[in-house]
Amino acid sequence: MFTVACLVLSGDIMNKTLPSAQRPFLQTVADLMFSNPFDHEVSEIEALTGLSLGEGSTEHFYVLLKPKLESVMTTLAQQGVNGLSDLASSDDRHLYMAANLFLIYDRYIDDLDALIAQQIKEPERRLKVKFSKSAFQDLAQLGLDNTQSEKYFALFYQLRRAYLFINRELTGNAACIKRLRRDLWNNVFTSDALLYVNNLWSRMEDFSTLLLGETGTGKGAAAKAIGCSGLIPFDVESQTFKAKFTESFVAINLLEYPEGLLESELFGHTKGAFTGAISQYDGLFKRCNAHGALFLDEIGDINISIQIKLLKVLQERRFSPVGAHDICRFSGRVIAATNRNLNELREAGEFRHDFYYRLSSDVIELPTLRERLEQDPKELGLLIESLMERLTGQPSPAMASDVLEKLQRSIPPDYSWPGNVRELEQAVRRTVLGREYTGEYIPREKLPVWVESTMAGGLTANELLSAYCSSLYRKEGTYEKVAAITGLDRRTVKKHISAAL
Ligand SMILES: Nc1ncnc2c1ncn2[C@@H]1O[C@H](COP(=O)(O)OP(=O)(O)OP(=O)(O)O)[C@@H](O)[C@H]1O
Repeated sequence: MFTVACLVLSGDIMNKTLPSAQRPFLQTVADLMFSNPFDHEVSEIEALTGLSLGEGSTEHFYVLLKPKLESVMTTLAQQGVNGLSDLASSDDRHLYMAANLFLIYDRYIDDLDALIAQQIKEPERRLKVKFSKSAFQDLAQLGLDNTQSEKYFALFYQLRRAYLFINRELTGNAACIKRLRRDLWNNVFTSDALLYVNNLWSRMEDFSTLLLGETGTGKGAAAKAIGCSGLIPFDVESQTFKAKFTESFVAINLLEYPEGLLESELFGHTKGAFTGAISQYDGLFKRCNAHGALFLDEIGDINISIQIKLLKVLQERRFSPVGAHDICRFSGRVIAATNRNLNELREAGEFRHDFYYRLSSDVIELPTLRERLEQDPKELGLLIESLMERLTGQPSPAMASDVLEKLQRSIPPDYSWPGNVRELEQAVRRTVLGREYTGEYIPREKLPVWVESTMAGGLTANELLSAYCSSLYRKEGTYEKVAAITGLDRRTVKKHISAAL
């Protein structure tokens, strides 16, 4: 339950009760206010509330509830209920508070969106939140003290960021992608938002997350959505949030660093710690702020000694820069991702069990594009629309349907999209440039094209390797097998295959 029970102000007269006719609706609002917005279909809300939004509506359910809620609040005010202190029972105060928080949040949604957009435009600027004064007045009028107002104002900002980032970064309508958005929301707020609000919101650091899935399925996008959605406290005096969410997400592709450099990239080093360490260097753990998340991509590719060091940070929250005796604390969250099979790596002794368990407070699997298209064939068109919007900076439905039509003509109907959404992005770009995209799958009759180019001397060595590795990858299905056949190491194989997408 809310902390409203402690809001009883001495000397106040608390003699009112909520009319029983309004209670069921207010209970529904309270339940929805703290539920996962990606968990509800509009039809379900309509059934719960008896309200109607109209067929096919994609509006957020807030829109549906708002007019009725406003009218209920006006009726209550006419009956003398104007704040929490007017109500006698803690149950009534809980319902009244949830309803009002709902309306106050809704009142500032446009301001919050503008603030978020401005921060994205000016990632390094600490922005003054001009509407905070009026929001704090609303919260005080409801009956919240300063500490509680600060808490709920920070929560509003967090709710809105999470909603926008999860919605924007991971578009799609297939059941598996809806489930993904729901899982990501729960990852930020837990499945019990009241528990989160009352107990957990400043203790999420121990909830590390493992994102699994094929290349290009959106693991990086999902990690960014989580990282940008952490709780950031508000400073009333300066009217600013205490950190910028644009600096709350720090990512590293562990494959990009040779072993020797990786440790210092992660933990930093002191001047003179090793030959070439000409000055002190702050590693990523130090640069990631306490309200954010560090994203460790390709976690399945690091050696045991780095696994042990990372395990120590996860367990003890402490680390030392290379060459230093000082102990630094890390207070952010850790998100890790891989497209490798960690169970196989664990069985082979290449990935430590204790590290795996410490990393996986939450494990989220990203669906492949194949799975998405199987579940909902309209998904391709929807994704192309969203990718076109990203490309052009505005909704471009006509261009998107043109691209869809061309792609449907050029790729086989059962094409498996081995590079997932990243490959689709490239396919869209290529089609926009007026070139045909036939997919990574090369039909038999087209096979000689690159073979011919090779014979004619039309390919560079890198292009040849990319084409060869890609064709092996299609046949063998894993980077490891391609590496074994070509004698290249896995990183090089992956680099060549990615270059071909
Ligand atoms: N559901 C989605 N909706 C919109 N864009 C998406 C979606 N999934 C992935 N993308 C886009 O596809 C591209 C590749 O995604 P991302 O880099 O997150 O994949 P990944 O799984 O981390 O790949 P890798 O394992 O190769 O690092 C990004 O530009 C991302 O924004």
